Amino acid sequence: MCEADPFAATLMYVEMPKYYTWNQSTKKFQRRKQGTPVPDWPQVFSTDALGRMYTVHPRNDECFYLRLLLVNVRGPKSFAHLKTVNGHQCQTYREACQLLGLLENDSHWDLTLADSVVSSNAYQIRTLFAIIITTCFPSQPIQLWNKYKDAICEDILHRLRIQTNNPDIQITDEIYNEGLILIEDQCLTIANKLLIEVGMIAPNRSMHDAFNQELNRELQYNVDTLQEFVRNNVPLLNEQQKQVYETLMQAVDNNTGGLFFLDAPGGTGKTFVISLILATIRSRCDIALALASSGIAATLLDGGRTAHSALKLPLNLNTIDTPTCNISRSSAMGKLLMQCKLIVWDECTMAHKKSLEALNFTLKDLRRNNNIFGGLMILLAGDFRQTLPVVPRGTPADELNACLKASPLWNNVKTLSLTTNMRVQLQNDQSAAQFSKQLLDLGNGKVPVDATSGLITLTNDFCRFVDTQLVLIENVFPNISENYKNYAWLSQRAILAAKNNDVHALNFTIQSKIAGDLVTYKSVDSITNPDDVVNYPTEFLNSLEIPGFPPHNLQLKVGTVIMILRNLNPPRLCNGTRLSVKRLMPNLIEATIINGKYAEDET
Ligand SMILES: Nc1ncnc2c1ncn2[C@@H]1O[C@H](COP(=O)(O)OP(=O)(O)OP(=O)(O)O)[C@@H](O)[C@H]1O
Repeated sequence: MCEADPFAATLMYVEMPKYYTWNQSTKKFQRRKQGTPVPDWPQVFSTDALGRMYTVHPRNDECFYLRLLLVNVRGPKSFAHLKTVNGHQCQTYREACQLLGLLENDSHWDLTLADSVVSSNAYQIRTLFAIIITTCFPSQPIQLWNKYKDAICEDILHRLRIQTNNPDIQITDEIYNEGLILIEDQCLTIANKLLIEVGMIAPNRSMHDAFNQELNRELQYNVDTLQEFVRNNVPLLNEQQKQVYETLMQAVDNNTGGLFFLDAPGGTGKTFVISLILATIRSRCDIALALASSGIAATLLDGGRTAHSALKLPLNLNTIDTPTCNISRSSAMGKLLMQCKLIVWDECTMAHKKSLEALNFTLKDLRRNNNIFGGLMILLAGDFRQTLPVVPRGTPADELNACLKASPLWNNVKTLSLTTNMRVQLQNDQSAAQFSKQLLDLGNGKVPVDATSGLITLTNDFCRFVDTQLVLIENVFPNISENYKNYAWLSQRAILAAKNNDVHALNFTIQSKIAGDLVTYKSVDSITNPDDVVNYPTEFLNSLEIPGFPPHNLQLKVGTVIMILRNLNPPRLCNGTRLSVKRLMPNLIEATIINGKYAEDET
């Protein structure tokens, strides 16, 4: 069929019934004579008929892989054609699936590392290796290490050659060991796991050293740089900020502990003041822990980490009555919390009240002190007008109940406020001032709600309304075909949409304005229980658009803006980090970070 009919050659097997009917007597497909005309294809009509293929159990292996090829390869002309990948005719359908990257196995990770060896430096390869072994679960990580350890340790060898002024030094077991230690440190940061826990060989280091990483990390700041930062920025504080800074620093100096809340709507300099407080404490060689409820908020603070991973909070906070943090007195985090002078928790308004209660219990226990938070000073920051904690399948009442204000701890809070919008003041922009006020009114519930519909009406001057997506794109991304190379320009604009369909349409249109070829990346979706495979065929899994997952068919160009969807390597690569694609390889995407503290870093 695909040989004879050029339109059929553009289709996949399952799409055939949409455009063709099966003629029983001639035993051939023939084009539909009615339906919606297909643009650019005269005499071709489409209907909404659905194609269904028999499911096959993977134990029936070649049949299973043939079916997998039929739902992925367009216009196959013969069985031999289905088995041919990049000009190479495979012996089996399984091999063809393998070469097309449709099966999940270690070869993905092998090829990914092989791509990175060609294009990346040793630090980047090491980070990639740490991410692969902690988040992708390859079955033979040691084999991968043995294959790529020379590339992973290349910078260590280079450093030794320079230090000793001896270009003839060859790679040794000590160098590999140092490489393993560096990878282990990254695994501890990413997933709090030792190498031995992810199926790798353990480096030769004392456990004390491995576990003290967390403590060392909080003490490694450059005191001179921090002192200079404080000297330069304290004079910039406005009156309100100065008062907040002084009150908080006095509380730190008095060492009396307490719970403070910095109530600051967006743009009032909350991050600015917090960074200054953190720097002041750290410049005295004391410990100040910077936490945030989301990875992306953590990237804005120096040394910022997500509260969940740093405090080892349980995942099911909702269902536990009195949760505690999984931190013992002898652990590095335990020691850190005992020595710490201040914990800052940004975007705390998104946190579940029980996470703060868990911290309270844990600190009392660790510090052997029955005062609130074990006598440690806690600074919460955020804005209750923004997103509250998300309670899966919960009602608005559940959300309010999960909110920090519903916790008995809130009775002890001392509130400090910032109200001057510094973005507006610094730019002296009247329209920005008006917009900021309108946003505050909205957040404070001052915009009237229509009693019948329960909706609010935005005033015509709330912002500029446009009629179509195209006009919106033109306004937000003018001349994108040229401007996409300017990272600072890109970092300041984004279009948000509530539905995936709109997001896909917007991405498609914006991407089509950038010159260059599209490269397709397909996900490998499989069922963990093989007995369920017939109930959940691969193409069904591929069709699912699950929140927080990339689409099955990801199409990218060099210059496209992408966003990381999980905390891969915090604080550099978090859920929400935006990057611009720099290079597209078959198994690896090289990109440059465009926002946050690590902007312009390549990854
Ligand atoms: N006193 C100041 N002097 C100079 N610049 C300031 C001052 N306070 C804040 N800024 C600048 O104003 C901008 C907004 O401040 P910042 O990001 O700290 O606000 P924020 O309250 O954290 O906002 P958001 O919640 O939206 O992140 C930043 O660019 C910051 O550097």
